[in-house]
Amino acid sequence: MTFTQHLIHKYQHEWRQTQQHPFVQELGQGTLERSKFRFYMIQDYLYLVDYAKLFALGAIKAPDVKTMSEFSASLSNILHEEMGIHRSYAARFGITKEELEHAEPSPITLAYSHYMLHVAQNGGLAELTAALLPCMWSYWEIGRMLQEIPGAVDHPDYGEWVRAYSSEEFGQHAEWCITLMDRLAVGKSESDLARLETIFLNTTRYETMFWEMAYRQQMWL
Ligand SMILES: Cc1ncc(C[n+]2csc(CCO)c2C)c(N)n1
Repeated sequence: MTFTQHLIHKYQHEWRQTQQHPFVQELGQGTLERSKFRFYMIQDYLYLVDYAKLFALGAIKAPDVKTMSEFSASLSNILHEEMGIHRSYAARFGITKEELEHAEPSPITLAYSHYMLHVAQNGGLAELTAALLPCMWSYWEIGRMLQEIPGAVDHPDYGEWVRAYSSEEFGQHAEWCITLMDRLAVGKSESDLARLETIFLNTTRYETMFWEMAYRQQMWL
């Protein structure tokens, strides 16, 4: 069993929660309230700004030029492709540029993105990769799951989102991250692996908390 297979097996309960959350299910069914998706888009944009910095730190920590250029390409992809989805949704949902630029992150958004940045700044490349893996991997799982729901890819509001995260191109990104994690785990001590597991568990939990926060449109209690 590879290290990443071990991770989703060990934390299968938490892993499934990311995919079974009502926000995700209703997004796929096309029944999600627009105001919930609007809230999500704004918070996700703020999250992505910090998330992108993780890839810049990955380029710094990369052990070779090939890995460095992969992190650099991903950084560019997030800034231009992934945030492009947000900008297109912003236009469609009446979110102005000013609203996006001046929006306040919720405590969950702050906690999640700052936790990842903390891990990335204080650990090595394996820790950084463990922190970002649930984000990449769970979205790919969700994209592929929702793609199977009749009408989901053609939904006027949410179809673009489903198409983006179920695409072949995005799948390659997610697989790159999974393979990198497995490669970096080789030869690690038991205690190092245990630390990587904990980081993966924490950011997997944060993924579900992020859906929950958006579902409740919760800035605060
Ligand atoms: C809370 C939250 N978690 C994960 C993603 C997905 N995501 C963000 S950046 C990226 C990599 C793109 O190359 C992916 C898959 C998101 N948007 N928001």
